[in-house]
Amino acid sequence: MRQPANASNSPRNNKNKPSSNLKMVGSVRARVIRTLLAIQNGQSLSSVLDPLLNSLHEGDKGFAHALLLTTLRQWYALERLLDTLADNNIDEVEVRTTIQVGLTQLLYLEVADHAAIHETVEAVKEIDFAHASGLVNAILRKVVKNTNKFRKKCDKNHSLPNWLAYQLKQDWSEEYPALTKGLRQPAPMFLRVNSTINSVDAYQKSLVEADVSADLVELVSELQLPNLADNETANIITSIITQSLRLEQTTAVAGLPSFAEGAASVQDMHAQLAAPLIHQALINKGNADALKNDDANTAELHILDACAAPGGKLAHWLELLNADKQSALFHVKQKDSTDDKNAAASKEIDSRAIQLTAIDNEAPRITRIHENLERLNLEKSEQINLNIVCTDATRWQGMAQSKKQKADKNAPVFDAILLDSPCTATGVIRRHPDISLLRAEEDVEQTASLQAEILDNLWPQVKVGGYLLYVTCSILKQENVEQMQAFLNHHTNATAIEFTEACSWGIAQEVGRQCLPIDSESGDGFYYALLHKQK
Ligand SMILES: C[S@@+](CC[C@H](N)C(=O)[O-])C[C@H]1O[C@@H](n2cnc3c(N)ncnc32)[C@H](O)[C@@H]1O
Repeated sequence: MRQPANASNSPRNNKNKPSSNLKMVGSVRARVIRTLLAIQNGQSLSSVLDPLLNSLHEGDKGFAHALLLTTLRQWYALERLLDTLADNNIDEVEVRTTIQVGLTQLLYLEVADHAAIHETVEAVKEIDFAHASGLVNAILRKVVKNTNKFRKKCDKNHSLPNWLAYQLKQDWSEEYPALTKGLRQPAPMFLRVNSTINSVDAYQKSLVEADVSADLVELVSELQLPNLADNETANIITSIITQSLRLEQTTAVAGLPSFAEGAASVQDMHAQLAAPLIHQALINKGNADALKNDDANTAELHILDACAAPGGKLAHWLELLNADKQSALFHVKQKDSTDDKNAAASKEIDSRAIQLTAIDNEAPRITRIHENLERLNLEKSEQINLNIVCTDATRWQGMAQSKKQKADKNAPVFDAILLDSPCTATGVIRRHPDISLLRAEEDVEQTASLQAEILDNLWPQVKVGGYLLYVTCSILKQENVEQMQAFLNHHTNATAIEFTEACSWGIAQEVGRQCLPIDSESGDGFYYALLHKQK
């Protein structure tokens, strides 16, 4: 006999895995059920969504999308409800999945009761489980007798696997109720305007002309960066304003003005913090180098985007670098021997090239970096030499470029590293609700070990005075603040840059800041920590 899916475990662990051959035939509901079975069998939503939608008529796509995504968002709450509705255990995953799809229509989508019941009963026959049609019919009829009561019952439950709910309660006891509620809601859609093509204002106007409503969202980051002078203990406070556009309604990118020409990208508002933070740190280092001018390496800046695919943050960083060619970051200053050591007496002589390397270990995702950069017209630039490499960040060593560095093979190479680390992605469950089904408890430990390995390999490659921005889209402390605390304990040449209280995003942690996807208008659950390398 098959085992029922157990709400305390990931379906990935079920001995009874549903059949995986994804047949896109039959009614919309039958196709959605098959897609959900494929996800329970280990396939990601992003790999099955397009095949589902592409198999449907235009008029059915919206309903199929809503039915699939809503069922996934309410998955565990629906499972728990189902267990209270049936007189006996329902063992067959196919039948459970069908009933969950029926419950979604009755409780969360505005589908007429008779249509929801009739079509769902037909669907269970289509997937060759006709023997369960009476059971599906009986359970759904029971629910329509008091839809409000069952919706409330379902809403009362969190919709997460028990291991994840437990961990979130440990990590975020105060925020826990709002967090579990927030994680089962859809996320808003945000745009990043390509600053090399147009201003945010200009693009917002073109959105209005295209009948797309969007609000400007401004995020303030304030950092205490080390002073440019030799006295590393003094700090300067730097504010950075990040601007993004939040669309009133999720819109297909084909409906956005000049999207194909690279005028904007879809990127969560908290994901848009990464590039400005590392860019600002790089400007700080660039300025410090220009003032000191005692290092042959200052003729070029070497920067790394580690774990870069599909290139969202890389593209943003390139946009900032391209828009900022006038900054001190791009200039080398020469000491005039007749002057004293006063840095202000340095005179600008040369433009500084940027060597930007981007690495990722998944070749198909690297292809997506190229596609994204091509659309945004960012693959080639006069002063930025971009090198994209498919490699493993736990082992890869950046190549020394200058003679001085080549002489010393162990010399660190990078002025700044953006490490958008692989993580459990628990902070983006609203956009990828399949994560709740696909992740298992043991993944957290494994992911944290991988993160530590990548950090240990990359940190020695940061130059003294350089920076590493550590980013995850996880909301688990083990991958974030605890990872950073362990890192700082083991690396005495690392200090964490302080984010001041003026930051308008996230929650201050002992190290770094954590965004939580609580507010329905807000961005995803990203974590940020900026590390500075000392002698
Ligand atoms: C959070 S995603 C990066 C998202 C990307 N920075 C962006 O903004 O579009 C993490 C990436 O890490 C990559 N990755 C995972 N393990 C890796 C490893 N050992 N070496 C290099 N890349 C790795 C994955 O392929 C994935 O593309």
